[in-house]
Amino acid sequence: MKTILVTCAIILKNEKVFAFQRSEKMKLPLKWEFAGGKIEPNESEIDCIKREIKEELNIEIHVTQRLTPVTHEYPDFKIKLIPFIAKYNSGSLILKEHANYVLAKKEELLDLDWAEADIPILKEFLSL
Ligand SMILES: Nc1nc2c([nH]c(=O)n2[C@H]2C[C@H](O)[C@@H](COP(=O)(O)OP(=O)(O)OP(=O)(O)O)O2)c(=O)[nH]1
Repeated sequence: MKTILVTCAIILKNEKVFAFQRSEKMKLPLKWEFAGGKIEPNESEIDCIKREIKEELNIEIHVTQRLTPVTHEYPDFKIKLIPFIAKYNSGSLILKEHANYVLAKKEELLDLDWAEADIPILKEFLSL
């Protein structure tokens, strides 16, 4: 099965963390995730995450750290999810694709129903 390369960002604002709920119409409907998306041909990981965040959320971020990528096989596709920690920089948040979002305390994040591939990423983040 072909592996899709996807970046995602753990975006921090004043010690809190943004999480986003996928819409009913997307794959993995209503699961929670860190916003991001597929890397385009000839695009760097960092360019990808900045572009996706601008497109999906209308905000600019400052990337500070790359965490450990996670390869995960869902029943019908396989992804390599490349996580970054980032700080909210500017812009007002507009949800262009997601159903909902929270700006949560770190310890509240585990209560959400996450996409499976995000679980190891969340655990690494919480252990930092
Ligand atoms: N953006 C993002 N995608 C994630 C995460 N966790 C996870 O399993 N995924 C999956 C869901 C999607 O199938 C794929 C990301 O692609 P995308 O966000 O550009 O995809 P999409 O919903 O437009 O999907 P598609 O219908 O075009 O395939 O990776 C995550 O934290 N962030």
